[in-house]
Amino acid sequence: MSLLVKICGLSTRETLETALDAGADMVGFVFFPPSPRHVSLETGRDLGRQVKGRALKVALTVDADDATFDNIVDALSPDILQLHGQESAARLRDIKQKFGRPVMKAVPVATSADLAVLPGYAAVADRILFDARAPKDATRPGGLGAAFDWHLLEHLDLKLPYMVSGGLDADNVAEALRVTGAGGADVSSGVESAPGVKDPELIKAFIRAARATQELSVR
Ligand SMILES: O=C(O)c1ccccc1N[C@@H]1O[C@H](COP(=O)(O)O)[C@@H](O)[C@H]1O
Repeated sequence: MSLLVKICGLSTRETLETALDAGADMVGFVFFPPSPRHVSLETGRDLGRQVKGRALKVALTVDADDATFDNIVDALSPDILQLHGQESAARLRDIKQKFGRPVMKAVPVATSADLAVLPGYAAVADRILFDARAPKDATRPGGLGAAFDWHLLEHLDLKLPYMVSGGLDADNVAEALRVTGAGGADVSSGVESAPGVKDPELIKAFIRAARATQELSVR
């Protein structure tokens, strides 16, 4: 399967267009008010319309309730729900059943003990997204530009597609993909000039760098 590149935290028409033009497979929209990338339902609806099937639309939420999902599904019509909070496997099952969308569960990683949750999620999630565990006092559980030790995933045996994220940028994405064996890479801070401000040149450079790893592996 070909490598998936996700650009997350898009909030303007211009930077969304850059990501789509540059060939992003997934574009992510953050529905989490404490985040500098949070988009309103109205903006999500507008950006969602702009995608027009050129990439998969991902709605990022953190421990959202059913009413919030109802509103997001109505506004964005996401292809994937990214669950970036402490949602249990039972809650994943419930969300899938109620909203009929594939779910990508973010798993925070700091030590090998963090991987113990995988068997529970593997039975219900459609995809896993490994991200750096946020510090206890962080205002959000991700999007902090921090990486984790990718070697923790080196011998992973997961019968589910997975992506890597956390502190990625154009300079380190190739190494992150090589070490983790992930089928995709997800970035937010690494393509920004300031928190929440996406930089078109950094978006293009990230997608180019990730795609270059794909060319290497088919040779
Ligand atoms: O981007 C955010 O603000 C955010 C808020 C809450 C949960 C997750 C968030 N972002 C996701 O975190 C990872 C890593 O981001 P970064 O590249 O290190 O900035 C990525 O999946 C973002 O989509």
